[in-house]
Amino acid sequence: MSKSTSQSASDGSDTNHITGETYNSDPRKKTGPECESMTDVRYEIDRIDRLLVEILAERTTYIKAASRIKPDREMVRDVPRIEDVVAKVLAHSKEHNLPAEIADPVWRLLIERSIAYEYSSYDALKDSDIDN
Ligand SMILES: C=C(O[C@@H]1C=C(C(=O)O)C=C[C@H]1O)C(=O)O
Repeated sequence: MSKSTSQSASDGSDTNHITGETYNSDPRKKTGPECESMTDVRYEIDRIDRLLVEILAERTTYIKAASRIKPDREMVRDVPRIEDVVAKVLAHSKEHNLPAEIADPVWRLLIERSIAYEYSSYDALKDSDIDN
């Protein structure tokens, strides 16, 4: 069990006290079982999607950092690390009742798109290093 790094502020935002990153969230009106209409459901899904965008944007800043830090282009795709990430995500998903049939393909696609972004970012950085 890991210690939470989030604190809820009175404005409804969650601030990570280590990174200072703030995710803005509208208040949750209803849990899944409390929803009675598709308006209820879609309000919550749209709210969650905005949070996911903010979290994925932060994740992607670390992909960019990896492209700056890795010394060789061959290191961009790291297969053992990919399997480590997926195994950790699946274990966490189980604890939170996120079905593996969602988590496994979503993370594998996320990682593949992250690797493609890391290659472009790596190439752009190395190109900008070349003295012409
Ligand atoms: C960020 C990294 O680069 C790649 C991206 C990964 C990811 O999106 O989680 C995992 C493995 C790497 O191939 C890394 O090596 O950790």
